[in-house]
Formats: sequence, structure tokens, C-alpha cells
Amino acid sequence: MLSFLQERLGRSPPKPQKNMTRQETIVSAFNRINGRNSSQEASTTPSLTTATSMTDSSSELTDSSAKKDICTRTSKRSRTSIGSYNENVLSGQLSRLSRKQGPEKSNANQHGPIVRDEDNYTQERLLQEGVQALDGDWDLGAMPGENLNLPIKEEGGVQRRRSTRLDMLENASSVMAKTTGVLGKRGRETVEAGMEKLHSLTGANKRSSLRPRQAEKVIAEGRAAKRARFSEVSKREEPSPEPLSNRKSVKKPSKLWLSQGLYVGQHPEFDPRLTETKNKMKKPSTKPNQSSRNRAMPLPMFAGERTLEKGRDFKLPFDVFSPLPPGQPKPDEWKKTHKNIFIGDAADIWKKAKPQEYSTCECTPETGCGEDCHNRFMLYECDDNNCKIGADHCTNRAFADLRKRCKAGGKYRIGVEVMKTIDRGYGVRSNRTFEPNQIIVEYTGEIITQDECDDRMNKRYKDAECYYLMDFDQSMVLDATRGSIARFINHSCAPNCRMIKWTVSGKPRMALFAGDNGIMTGEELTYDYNFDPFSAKNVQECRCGAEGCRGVLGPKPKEIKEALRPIATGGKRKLQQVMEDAVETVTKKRKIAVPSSVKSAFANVKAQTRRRLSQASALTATLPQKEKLMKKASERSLREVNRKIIEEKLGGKMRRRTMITYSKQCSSVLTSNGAKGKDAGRRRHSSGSLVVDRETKKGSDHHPVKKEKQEIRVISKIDSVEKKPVSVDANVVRTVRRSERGTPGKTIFVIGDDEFKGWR
Ligand SMILES: C[S@@+](CC[C@H](N)C(=O)[O-])C[C@H]1O[C@@H](n2cnc3c(N)ncnc32)[C@H](O)[C@@H]1O
Repeated sequence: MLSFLQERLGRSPPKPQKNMTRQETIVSAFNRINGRNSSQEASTTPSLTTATSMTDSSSELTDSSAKKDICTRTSKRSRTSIGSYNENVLSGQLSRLSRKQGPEKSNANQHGPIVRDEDNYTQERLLQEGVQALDGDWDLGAMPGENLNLPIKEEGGVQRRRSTRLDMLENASSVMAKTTGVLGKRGRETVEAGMEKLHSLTGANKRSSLRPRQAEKVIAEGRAAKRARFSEVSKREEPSPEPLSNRKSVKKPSKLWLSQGLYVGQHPEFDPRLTETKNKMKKPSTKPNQSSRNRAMPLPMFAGERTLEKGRDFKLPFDVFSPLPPGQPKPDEWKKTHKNIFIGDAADIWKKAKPQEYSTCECTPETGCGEDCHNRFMLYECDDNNCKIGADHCTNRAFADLRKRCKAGGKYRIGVEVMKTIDRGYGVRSNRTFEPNQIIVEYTGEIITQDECDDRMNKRYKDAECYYLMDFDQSMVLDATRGSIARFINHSCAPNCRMIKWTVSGKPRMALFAGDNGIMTGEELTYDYNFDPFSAKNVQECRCGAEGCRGVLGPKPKEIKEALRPIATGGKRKLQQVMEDAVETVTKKRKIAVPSSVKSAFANVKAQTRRRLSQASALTATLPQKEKLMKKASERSLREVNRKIIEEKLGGKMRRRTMITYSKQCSSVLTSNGAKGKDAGRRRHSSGSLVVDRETKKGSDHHPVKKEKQEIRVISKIDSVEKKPVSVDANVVRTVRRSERGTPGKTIFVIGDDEFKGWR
């Protein structure tokens, strides 16, 4: 208790002298309160005024009748105490400062130097507090600062300190009241909330535990008066806002999907086969068994009933990304490259050999670069130089899309990974889904000349087990020994992908594209190596496991014969006649009678040819260029006709990108699969255009080696227009790849030399 008094006086509690009784200590404290504690006394009784410098020095300063002193901010408790320890104030000599200066400047919430007001408390008030404390009716929580707002009785009657905060709140409330008039509903609500807050601020919001119990009533009275005053002001200026209790509470929407599953909002009685109106008109079912209906998981919207009745295979679509778990067997490290690298003279030779071809499409943003896009047809990728419609509308920018996809990295974007197969070495699988015909991965490597290839085979790959060589373009070879992951893609007789060569920005590039059915997560990616059957012995055993597997990495010779038979017997003459007629139709515009199935093909071809010819003439091309274009157009027309005929034969639609392979049937015998030693050989596979067996080489199981050098010409789709096979002669066979609907195993379609002549 004594320490409290000392504290109120701004002094730290004196250490009671050993010989001092408790009563003497209290008396001494009261002496101080009553002004008897002069500076002289202080000097004579140092033990009672423990020198906590600030307190003492301030009291000494006040001695010289200084009304204010400037000090740095200290704790609330010590500040208030210091103020009351001014002897002049205590003795009533110092007049009160103006109301404004008083409480405002002693506000503990102010920052920085504070001008101390010395007459906050009258002697009477301090005494009153002291007595209250001594009476024992004092609460520990009663802080001196709490009583600053106590109504103070002065000589002239009851006079309350006017709180500056109240002034401020009044101002705020008047401004807000004015504002509500001009604000909208939401603004008004915000202002009302602010007003509520103001009310609460002016109300009794202090913790009662911190107040002396006896002062509670006085405080309550004072606050009630304040509130009354404030509400009066508010009433005067406020347009009486709607009470909060009257406002409609916004109900939080319940999460229906939690209880109803994916098809939330769809009525269980909804029949997807009917229109909305018919569904509405439908009478609600009166089935008694309603309660037992599966509410937790409604059946899929369009297939529920059918699935129930008939049943069908399906794949769950959730498996969108599923990489292999870690710890898989990995192939030996190999040097990687993600773009083709020309080695040695390859670049120069390729540029010289390759006439600069340009293709431009005439597509519009509405049509996009779809199936009719000239660039697409010619296997040219569109870019800003050869396509006017821009990247946003153009759909013929597969390689650009692939680059974008892989640039950010990540397993999902790359979408492929190496896996170990049971009996075919390593392979490549997808770890995500791919849309039909979507580009998957580029087949990259080093582009080398034939000579370089020979050299490598003789030296570098002398003892290699596997070769990753593919005939590429302009007699170049793509060696993926240093290359992309695509080199691990295996062959299948029923492939789910295609390896296609495109011209991108004037350069040939090879990539794997998803087949017509798309790719599901986890599928092994395969394409048809399209090995050419030079000899019955020159085959590797195929272990693709497809239903109609040819059994070898290339068509079986038996099948070739079988495939050849129908055309060679019945169709030979007819085909030639039809083709001649077609040419006549196009060039001489003579109407001829043609088989009905082919008739429509002719009509299309005719229209197309005319269009192309008019395009050619419309172009400001030189005469040779025009001639070239016209020639191209007629050749294309012939191909179309032939395609229709073959489709007829096969009883299904043929794939548009027919792979044509010309090869010289070689008399030299290639070693069979598995041969090693001097008879072992190797072979290159291609994207459906060619497999070249070159000179005798020691090889591996996978790559048998041929004894003699072959002269083989590849005619790809583009090449076929511009070049004729130079090495073809009577032994030439033309192999047409399988049709789309053709049964695997019966897909190789070979025609004789006579037919081929018609093509030249
Ligand atoms: C370009 S590599 C493919 C990757 C190869 N599996 C590896 O582990 O490096 C081609 C070789 O794989 C093997 N191969 C690919 N597809 C095959 C298949 N369907 N059946 C048997 N062997 C196959 C052949 O030995 C072929 O020479």
C-alpha cells in the first residue's frame, strides 16, 4: 500500500529503514502528500526519496515555480505521479492550466516529447485516493491513469473535464451523418457500422476490473452523461439509420455438391435423350422404389442407362499423369541433343542438293490451317513467313507447339519416358495423354553424310550392339546415337504413333505424332519402322505382340505376294485404264464413263486440279515455275485417283499420308535375324520412307548387315512430285502402307512395274 502511495507521488517506494516502524513510514508518506516534504527535507531524509533522478530532479525544478518541464516519454504511471508531486500544485499556489492543455498533453498515447502538465491532480483528489487506498477499498487493477477522467469537484461547483476525444468523435459522427445522406446502400451500411463503432467508443468500454470499486458509480454517471450528450448530438445530425437488428442477414449458401456429387443440379429424373422441354413435360415417375435410388453418385449423364443395359469397356479418365516410380532400370548414358546438328560437310551438301522450296498457305483465320491448308498438305509447318493468319489461328505449328511445351520442362510437359521392355530392350512410354495426331517428341540427332555414316560404321560403331541410324533427307543420315529420347521408340505392326518428316523453316525435321486414336497414359509408344523386305532372310523377328503382327520387322514376303495377286490378275488393266482416263479428264476435259466409286473421286480431282491450275496462273510466277506447279497439280490429282482405287480394293479408307517406298530388289542375300560375325548386318529404319542396308558390316542381333552396297532411292511425298526414282527398273516394287481400316498383317499392297510406270 505504501509503495502504491509512493508510486502515485512519482517516487519509487523507499526502502524502509530498519529502525522505522510501519506506522512511521506511513506518516512520513503522508507528510509528503501534505506538502511538508520540502526540498530541504528531501535533502535531510535521503533515505525516503530514493534518487530515481527524474522524479527528484523534476520536483526540484518545480521548486523554482516552473510550470512545465520537457522530458522524454516515460511510463504512464510515473508521469501522472510526477505531475502530482509538484509542491506548488499541492499547496494550491499554482493555478490550473486551461482545460485543453491538461488531459490532452498528459495523454499517454502521444508520442515524442510531452509537455508535462503539473496540475492534473489537486491535492484534494490525491488525498482522496490515498485515503481510499488506505481504507483498503482499493483494487490492484486500479491504475492511476484510469482515474484521469474522473469528474473533479472544484470550487465553482461540479465541472467535468471535457474529453477531446469526445470532441473528435462528435466531429466524426457529424461528418458521417452528413455522408449517409449522399451515399448509396452499401456506403450507408459502411457508415452505419462506423457509427456503431463510434457509439461503442464513447460508451463504457473499459474493463471494470481495472477500476476502483467506489469510483465505479461516478464513472458510470459521467459516462451516462457523456453518452446522453453524444446521442443528443447524433440525433440532431443523423438521419436515424436503420437499426442493425432489422437488417436481413445474408444466408451463406450451403455446398450442395458435397451431398449430390458431380451432377449437382441435374434432376434425378432427367432423361438425357430427351430435350429440356420434353423433360419438363414428363410426368414425375411414380416408381415405389424412389428412396433406394443412388443419390450419392448419379450415373454418368449420357451413358448411364446404356452402360447398365449393354455394358462396355472404358478407361477411367483420372489417370492423366502417371510417371514411372523411381528406381527403374535406365539405359546407359548417351549424349543428348534436342535439335539436329549438321556434321562436317552435311550442311553444305544438304543446302546444295536441296532446292529451296517454299510453300505458302492461303488459309483464313475462320478456317484456320486445317486439312485444306496447302502447307499442311505438303508437310510444311506454318510460320510467320509462310502463313498469314498468325499463330493464334493457325493449327499447323506442331513443332512450335512442342518447343513451347517442353521449354518450361517438367515430366508432364515432356510426356515421355524410357522404360525397360521384356524382350525388346528399352522402349518409350507416355506418362500423360496425347490427342490424336498431336506431336509427342522430336527425333533428333546428328545429320551426317553417307560417307560419314560409312566411316562411323567402320570405326566408331564397329562393336556397337545397337545402331540408331535413320535415312533422313537428301541422302543424309540421321544418327541418333547422340540424340533425343525418341531413339528408344520400338517398332510395332499395329503402331499407335507415326514418325513423320516435316519441313520446318526450310529444314527437315522428324517427329513422332500420336495416331488417330490418341495416346493414353502409360501406353508404350511405337511406330512402324517400315523396313523394306529386300529379302526373306533380311528380317528381324518382331515381338510387338500386336494381334496381326507381321512377325518380322518388315512385311513378310508371303504377304507381299498375296497382296500383289489381286491387282496383278484382275485389276492391272483396269487400273491403268482408269488412270489414263483420269489424266485425259483433267487435261482434255473429256467426259468418260468411269466406275461409280471412282466417279466422285474424279469430280473432286477435277475441281481440285482446276483450282490449283488457276492458282498457278494467278501467281506472278515465271513460266518454268508455272509449268512446275501445273505438273505438280496433275500429279497430285493422279495420286488422289489412285488412292480412291486402292481404297476400293481394300474396302476401307486409306490413310492420307501414304508412305511410298521404292527399292531395288537386291539379289544379294542379307543375313537373317540374329546372325553375327561376317554375315551380320545392320539396317536403318525410317519414318515410313525407307530402310537402307548399306555395305557389309559386322552387326548385332538387332541390326543385321547386308553384304553389298545397295542403291536405293527414297521417294517421300514431296520428293515424289519433284524427282523420279533413278535406280528403279523392272524389279521395282511399290509398297503402299496399310489402310486405316485394313486388317493388320494384310496391309502391304504391292503393285507391279506396269502400274508403277503409270505413275511416272
Ligand atoms: C532404334 S532401336 C529401339 C530401341 C531399342 N529397343 C533399345 O533398347 O535401344 C531398334 C531396335 O530395337 C529392337 N526392336 C524394336 N522394336 C522391336 C520389335 N517390335 N520386336 C523386336 N525387336 C524390336 C530391334 O532390335 C531394333 O533393331
